[in-house]
This record gives sequence, C-alpha cells and structure tokens, in this order.
Amino acid sequence: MAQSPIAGLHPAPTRHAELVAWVERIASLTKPDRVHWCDGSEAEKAAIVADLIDKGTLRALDPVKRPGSYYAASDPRDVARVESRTFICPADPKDAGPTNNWAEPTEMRARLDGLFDGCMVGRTMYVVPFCMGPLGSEISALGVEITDSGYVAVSMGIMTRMGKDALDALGEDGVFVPAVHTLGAPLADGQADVPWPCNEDKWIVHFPETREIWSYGSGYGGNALLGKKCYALRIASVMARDEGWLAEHMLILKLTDPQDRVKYVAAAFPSACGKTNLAMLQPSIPGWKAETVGDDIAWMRFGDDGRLYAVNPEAGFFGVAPGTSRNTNKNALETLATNTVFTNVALTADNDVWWEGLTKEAPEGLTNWKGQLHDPASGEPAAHPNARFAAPAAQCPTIAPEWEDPKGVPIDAILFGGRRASAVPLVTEAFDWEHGVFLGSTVASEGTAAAENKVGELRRDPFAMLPFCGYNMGDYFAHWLAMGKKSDPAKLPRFYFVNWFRKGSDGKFVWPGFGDNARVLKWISERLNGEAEAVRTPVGHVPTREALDLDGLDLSEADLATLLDVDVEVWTEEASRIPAFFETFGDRMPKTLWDQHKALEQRLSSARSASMAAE
Ligand SMILES: Nc1nc2c(ncn2[C@@H]2O[C@H](COP(=O)(O)OP(=O)(O)OP(=O)(O)O)[C@@H](O)[C@H]2O)c(=O)[nH]1
Ligand SMILES: O=C([O-])CC(=O)C(=O)O
Ligand SMILES: [Mn+2]
Repeated sequence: MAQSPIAGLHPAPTRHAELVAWVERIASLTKPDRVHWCDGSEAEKAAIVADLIDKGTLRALDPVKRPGSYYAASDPRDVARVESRTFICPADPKDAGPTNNWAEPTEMRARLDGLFDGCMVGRTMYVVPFCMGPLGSEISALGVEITDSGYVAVSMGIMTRMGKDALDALGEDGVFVPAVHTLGAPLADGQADVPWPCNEDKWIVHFPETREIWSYGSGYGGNALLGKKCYALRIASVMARDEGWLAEHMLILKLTDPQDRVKYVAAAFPSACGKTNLAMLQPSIPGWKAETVGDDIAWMRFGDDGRLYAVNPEAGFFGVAPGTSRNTNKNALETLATNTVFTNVALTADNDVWWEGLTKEAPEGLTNWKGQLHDPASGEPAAHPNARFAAPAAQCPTIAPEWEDPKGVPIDAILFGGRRASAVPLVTEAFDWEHGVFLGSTVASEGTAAAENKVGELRRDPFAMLPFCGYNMGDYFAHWLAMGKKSDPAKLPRFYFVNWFRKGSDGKFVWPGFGDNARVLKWISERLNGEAEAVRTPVGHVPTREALDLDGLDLSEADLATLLDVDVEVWTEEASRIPAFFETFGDRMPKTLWDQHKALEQRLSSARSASMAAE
C-alpha cells in the first residue's frame, strides 16, 4: 500500500479493517493536514483545548470560580439546529414521511461528495469513537464521528463515552454508525483561521437504510455533536423500529416517595420545554426525593419480566443556560461548577459566565455573546436564548446511583408535554396505552429558540419527536401501538399529559412550575399505586382539587379552574384541528388513532349534551 501523505493516518490504533478503510476513504476525500485518533484521555483533552484557546475558539474561565471550564461564542449565524437543512434520505420518500425533508439518496451522495471534497484542507481530522449508553450494556450502541472541529471532539468527550474504551468495544469487526462532520471551512495555505469556522451552507444528512450521518457547515450542538440527535434519535429510531425497541426524546427521572417506594418516569417535551429542569427537579414537598437518570434521550426495551427498561445513551447534559438559576434549578448550577463548556452565554468582567435569569440584575461590565460590551438599555439579551452548557452527567448532585446500570431502569409512567398557554390541563392521565399513543401523537407546542421556527407559534410535535424521527411518523405511531402489544397491559407504563405553561388572563404562568412540579409527580405516583382520586373527563383523568397536594401554594379558585377544568367548547375546537394533521400521513396513519379521535369527539359531544341538559 502506498504511504499516505497525511500525518497521523497510519498506524491506526485498531485492527478494525472496515473502520480503518472508512477513515482512509474519508481522509482522501476531505484532505485534512493530519489525522488524530481520539483516545479520550485527559492529556488529549488538554492538548485539543490548548489549540482551541490558541485559535480563540475557547477561552479558559476563571480557574478558581469555574475550574476546568471554557467559554465559546459561535458565529451569530450558527446558534441552533437547522431543521430546514436536515434531511432523511431513504430510497422511497414515503419512508421519510411528510414531517422530514427528503432528497434522492444517489443525488444527495453526489452533492455530499462535492461538498466534502477538500473540506478539511488545512485542518486536523479527529476520529472520535464513542459509545451511546453504558459501555458493555446490551442496549448500548457504538459510533465513530469524524470531525475537523476540536470543539466537537472535546464536546463529544463530555456528551458520550468517548475514546479508547469505545474503540476497544468495537473490537475487530464490531458494528458502528459512521458519522462524518465538517465545519465546511477549509484553510488555504497561510489563510488565518477564525474563532468559530462554519459555512453559510448547511447540510445535516441521514441515510437511515445504511445507518450513516453526514453533517456539513455547522459547528453547533445537535448539528455537529452527531452522537446526540442525529444518532441517538434519528438513526436509532430506525434501528429501534427494525429491532423492536424505542429511541425517544425523553428525560428519565427516579422518584422516591416518603414510604421509600420508587417510580421511574420518562418524559417527552419538545426542545426547550423543560426536560433538563424536570430531570433535575428539587421537590418542594416534604419527604419526596427526585434523582436524575437522563435529561434528553431514552432508549427503551422490554425486559424478560415484561417491563419497559430505559437507558440514558448520553454521558453529559447539553442544556439551555438562560433561565437556569439557584431558585429554578440548583442541581444544574452545581453540575456546571466545573469541567463545563459554555457556548453563547455572556462573559463577566471577572472571567466567569452569566445569562438572563441567573441573577435578577446583570452584573456590570458584561460581554455579550456577540463579544460586545452588554448594554442593558438595548433590550438585547446578553446571552443568546439558546446558549448552552455541556457538562458531565456524573457531576450532577442528584444523579441516580443506577444511572449507568447496563440493564436500565423500569419505567412506570411516560409523560408528554409542551408549552400550551391555553386548553391543556396541568395533568391528564390517559385511559390506556392506545389513548396514550393518541395523546403523544397530538402533542403541540409553542416554538422556542432551540430551532429556527418562529418563537411562540403553535406547532404539532408528536412525542416531541417531530425534528428527530428518522422515518415516516405514521409508521412511528404504528410502532408505538405495536410495542404496547408486546407485554401484559398491567406491566406497561401509564401515560400522562402535563402542561406547566398555562397562562392566566394577565399573560403570566398560572402554575409555579420547577420544584412544584413534584406535586404533579406525586399525584401520578399515587395514581400508579391506586391511591389518588381523579375526575373522568372527555380528554382523560384529571386530578380532583383534593387529590392534588397544593399545601403552601398561593393559588386562587380561578387559577385552579384554569389548571384543572376541561373546557368542552375549547376542546371541541382543539379536537377539530387534529384530522388535518393526521391526514398528512395518508395511508401510513394507523386506523387505531383515527378511532381514538372519533372516540374523543364522541366523549366531547356527550359532555356537551349533558351540560346542556343540566342548564
Ligand atoms: N414556567 C416554567 N418554565 C420552565 C419550567 N421548566 C423549565 N422551564 C423553562 O423552560 C426553558 C427550557 O427548559 P429546559 O429544561 O432546558 O428544556 P429542555 O426540554 O431540556 O430543552 P432541550 O435541551 O432543548 O431539549 C428554560 O428557560 C426553563 O427555565 C417550568 O416548570 N415552568
Ligand atoms: O440539539 C441541540 O442543538 C440542542 C438540543 O438538545 C435541542 O435542540 O433539542
Ligand atoms: Mn435539555
């Protein structure tokens, strides 16, 4: 074999021939100056960080206040996931479905070949082996990300089990998902680099049939850390469909009641709708304890005992910084005390970080995320609304001891939620699995800063998976329905719909949220034990006023009515909007969910007749 001109390409620290051949192929396409195989060591991290500091990508934060932590500010055009540039490319467009962008795979490959040709010139190509899920777990899966971004390599080291152990787990012929990432910013000879290289043109591409990921042009979060949304959700959802398990956009929480009874809860809320906060909840009610297993993604499969077991495939938290404070999420702040990479937050005059909501007043002398002196009078936030931290999960003070248990934790309840200013009660319990899947399929939420759609506008986000399902969502609903038939109904988790974001006529949130969400979890836990009362409404079981622990809360009777009453008129309107959404899936939409919709309409119409008769 001819000697490769690329430094570091040989010898590879693995005898996995297919992996080596793939790395060689990508190197000859992308033409980096050198190749570095990541081993995940502290020394390696220090060297990559030093290089990033040199380039101005990272800045070391105050070593006393924030040891081992760094600050990055992105290009202002590269601040969130780019859903309009995200593609799912199976051969048949129907397999991508109406909720995904699709491109013909042969044409897409030709396009990528052009884009990636020479895209790493002047840069180092990092080969990043990683494991999603605890090493050695049957539920876990391996991947290798090739990237020309040191920031991505370091972040992958926080967010996944990255390096030698993952490479060893691959052995000589282990299966891995190949993921190629480039900033799309080659450096000509002598060309100066910029702190946050990226490209105006962005392509986040998935080939579900061959389980491949290609990402071009962005260095940010879910576009670039390919183990996360691209692998653990989009590709894994396809693997899960084919292999009979679930890859979901869900936090995992352990809840212990005053009698030491444990419940495990998984919850799907759309991006920036409260997963990380609920996962780290500090209960406001005495005697209750909450611990964290995961804050964003759950991989779940049935165990031999017929229960649904969940694993958190990640090793870190990539959380929203703004709004995080001692009062709202003390556990997150403690997690961020050390070894954290902050992106697009504000920088204080004494070299620490700040964001809106951390303290009431912005400190003097802040530098905003755009690198300018912050002017509070401008009305512009100092931190970008989607500013994020990447921190090791093990640092979380409430991390559950079993968070890395290879067999996972048995799920008792599955929650759905979103930001809904109106209509949706504080909590609703589904009648059964099929009704629960129906509730999941109709999730809608007001847009947030985590993606590029309009902030505030209501959009459907079934199972909080709209941007993350790697196949036709009609088939995805059918998969959920089929999963419910795999076990004894008594062993299945129960479904709940929660809404922390109900607003009063004054436009303010009615429910205090955060630690007080434990009150809702308490009701759920008691329902699972057969202890708590509920009212049967057309949309599901809702707590009675007495069943919900409101001790010490300052809520008026009108507030409670807003939170708990089901307005039949409003819900008739809400239900009437569902068919247009279901129709988009055509013949891929399971009949069971149409039947669920019909049953909802019938319950609403009976409730209307009953209330008219009563008048
Ligand atoms: N009013 C209210 N706001 C909340 C509550 N929980 C979270 N938030 C706010 O919602 C925003 C996003 O919360 P996160 O917990 O980071 O959301 P997430 O679902 O983890 O978001 P992604 O990481 O993008 O998937 C933050 O600004 C929080 O302060 C709550 O119970 N009530
Ligand atoms: O993927 C990202 O960039 C951040 C994230 O968790 C989300 O948007 O849901
Ligand atoms: Mn989160």
